[in-house]
Amino acid sequence: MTVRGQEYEAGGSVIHPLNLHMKRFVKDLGLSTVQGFGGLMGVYNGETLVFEESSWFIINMIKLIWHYGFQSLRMHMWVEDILDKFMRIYRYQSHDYAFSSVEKLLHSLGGDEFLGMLNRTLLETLQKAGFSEKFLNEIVAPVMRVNYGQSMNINGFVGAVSMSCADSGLWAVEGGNKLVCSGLLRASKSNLITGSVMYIEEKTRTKRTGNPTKMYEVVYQIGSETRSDFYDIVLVATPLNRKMSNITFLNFDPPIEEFHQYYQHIVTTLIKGQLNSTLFSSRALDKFDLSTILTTDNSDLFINSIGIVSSVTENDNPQPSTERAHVWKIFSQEILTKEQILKLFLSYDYAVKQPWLAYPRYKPPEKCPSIILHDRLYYLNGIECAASAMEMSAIAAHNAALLAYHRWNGHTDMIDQEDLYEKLKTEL
Ligand SMILES: Cc1cc2nc3c(=O)[nH]c(=O)nc-3n(C[C@H](O)[C@H](O)[C@H](O)COP(=O)(O)OP(=O)(O)OC[C@H]3O[C@@H](n4cnc5c(N)ncnc54)[C@H](O)[C@@H]3O)c2cc1C
Ligand SMILES: CC(C)=CCC/C(C)=C/CC/C(C)=C/CSC[C@H](N)C(=O)O
Repeated sequence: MTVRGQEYEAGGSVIHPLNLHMKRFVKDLGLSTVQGFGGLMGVYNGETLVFEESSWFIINMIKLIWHYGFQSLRMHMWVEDILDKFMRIYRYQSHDYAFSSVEKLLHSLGGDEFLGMLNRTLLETLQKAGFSEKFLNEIVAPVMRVNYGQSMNINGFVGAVSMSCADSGLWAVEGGNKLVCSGLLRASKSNLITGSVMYIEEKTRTKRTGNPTKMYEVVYQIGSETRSDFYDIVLVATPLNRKMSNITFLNFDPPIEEFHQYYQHIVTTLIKGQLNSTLFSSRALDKFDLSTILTTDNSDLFINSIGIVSSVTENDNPQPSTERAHVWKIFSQEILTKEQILKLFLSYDYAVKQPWLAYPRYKPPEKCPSIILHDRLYYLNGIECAASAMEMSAIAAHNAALLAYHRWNGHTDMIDQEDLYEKLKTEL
């Protein structure tokens, strides 16, 4: 989003240090990175700040233990254990193995435990693991609200992905994360047609060899013009949802299933102004040093979170400006009214909004959409039902490319292999 000549990430903004596809893309494309903003975070429950970070590591630890015992350490270990298993995907993909469904992919990483996480809420999963109500309400729920705009009733897997954002070392691409997409497109030497796909139809075409062949006709619109092209293989890389991509599949036998995944409505608002810190704390304005405020589920506030942001070119932490006016990024369920903005800010220069149908509305048990929609027609965004993140889309894309290649060439031994982890361990 460009505001007053400066670009800010209004959508996908942070990347985990163990997101190896994104790391490799940035390295191969020669892009630079910026480190995640390291300001102080507080949690507001509608009345008071129930937790506030300290800039001193040791004080932070003492505060966490004082409030929550060793739960935050246990949470760190829980996420680490899941990430450890999740990382197996890079090994499988580097050996060119592919999966024909999101469930099979997850099962190959974490077995029944991962499938169980997909089918249970985060709340159930963490309650079963013995986390306290206080820790869940004051730490976990606010993290789910800032990241996925939802409660702890999301599935356990996306909950773990979301909790991994509490790890240190989050980063972003200098100049904007979109540089990865434009860079990869350029490097692949693809022919990019900037049209909007309207429908896809299976048709029989006679190729130069004289053989009638089944192909896909992709019909798209560029401005007011409608054009079409024929393809052997088609990969759909956008959520199939009438409100988002509106692609119709014509004359397929059997017909392509309809997807009814709801996407969560979220609004990003960027506001440059002076925060009304008294809304959150009775502390004097010049003593208020939080740069991110998360909210609990019962805070009854009209925002999910608010935090200071830097532009995509600022390589350092935002400088405290003399007039104390920062650019703040707010996530809310609805578009903020002027009254609400004036409640949050003592004064402001501008407020720019970007509404999204952001990520699936998670409602376990999750049945993920198929990856193989038809013979040679693949769907990538079903992976978002497990968890939506840039790296998840990169994993889905790599998997779909491998899957299409192996199915085209009849390499059935490279698809849905059981016990891959053990198999590859002994191969070394
Ligand atoms: C507010 C917000 C914050 C987020 N923060 C993070 C974060 O910090 N870190 C992170 O990893 N992830 C984050 N995400 C999630 C991340 O943005 C998504 O997981 C990721 O963008 C999914 O990528 P994708 O390429 O699969 O789909 P998309 O990014 O949805 O891309 C689909 C593309 O298809 C195009 N398209 C749609 N219909 C058609 C059509 N008919 N014809 C042609 N093209 C079409 C769309 O215009 C779009 O460009 C965030 C998302 C939101 C909304
Ligand atoms: C896929 C794995 C293992 C990790 C990815 C972790 C990650 C970076 C998830 C992103 C979650 C998400 C949708 C965040 C949205 S808000 C991000 C940020 N706090 C902001 O203010 O923009």
